[in-house]
Amino acid sequence: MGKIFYIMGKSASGKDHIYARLAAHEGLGLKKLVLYTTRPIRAEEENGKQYYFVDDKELEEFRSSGNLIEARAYHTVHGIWNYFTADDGQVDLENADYLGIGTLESYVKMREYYGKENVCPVYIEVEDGERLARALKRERGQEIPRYEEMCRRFLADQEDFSEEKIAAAGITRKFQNVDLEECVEEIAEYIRQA
Ligand SMILES: Nc1ncnc2c1ncn2[C@@H]1O[C@H](COP(=O)(O)OP(=O)(O)OP(=O)(O)O)[C@@H](O)[C@H]1O
Repeated sequence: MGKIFYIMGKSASGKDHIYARLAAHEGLGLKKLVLYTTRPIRAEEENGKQYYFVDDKELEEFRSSGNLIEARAYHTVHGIWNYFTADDGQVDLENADYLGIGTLESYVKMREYYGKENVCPVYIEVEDGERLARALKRERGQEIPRYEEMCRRFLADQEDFSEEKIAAAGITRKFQNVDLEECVEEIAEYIRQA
C-alpha cells in the first residue's frame, strides 16, 4: 500500500528545495501531488506542473461532487485566489507513493480524507533567527523585494504553526534543515522506513 508524504513548515524553512530534491530522488519513486489554483497562470508556468489552473466553476464542481479535500481562499489585490486539493483520481495508493506540500490545516484534511495511516507528515524546522535571515536574503534577491509581506508571513507563521497546533495534528517528528543535503537524506530514510 502506498503513502502520501506531506511536507510542511513555516515560511523559508526550505520546503520547496526539499520537495524538489525528494521528487528527483532516485529510488524513492515518489509521484508529485499536483494542487489546483484559480489564480492566473504565469508566463513561465505550465498547466499540470506547478498547479492545475482552473476557474471558479471547476472548483464548485469539485465541491458539489464531494471531491474537494481542502480549499483556501486568499484575498489579493487582484481578487480572490483559491488554492485547493481535489480527489481527481490522480492518487492511486494501491500502486504508488506520493509527495505533497501544504499547510498544517491542509495536512489535517488530507489525513481525514485518505486515512491517518496513509498520510505521513514531513515537518521541516529551522531556528527562527536563521529562518528570518534566509527569508531576508531570498527577498533581497528579488527584483521587487516585499519586506512587509515577508514580515507579515513570519508573524502569521507563529500562530499558524503554534506548538499546540502541531501537537494537535499529531506531528511528533521534526526534520531540522541546517544542512540541506543532510536533511534530505534524513527524510529519504524516514520515507524508506515508512
Ligand atoms: N539548509 C539551508 N541552508 C541555507 N539556506 C537554505 C537552506 N535550505 C534552504 N535555504 C534557502 O532558504 C530560502 C527558503 O527556501 P525555500 O524557498 O525552499 O523555503 P520554503 O519553505 O519553500 O519557503 P516559502 O514557504 O516561504 O515559499 C531559499 O532562499 C533557500 O535557498
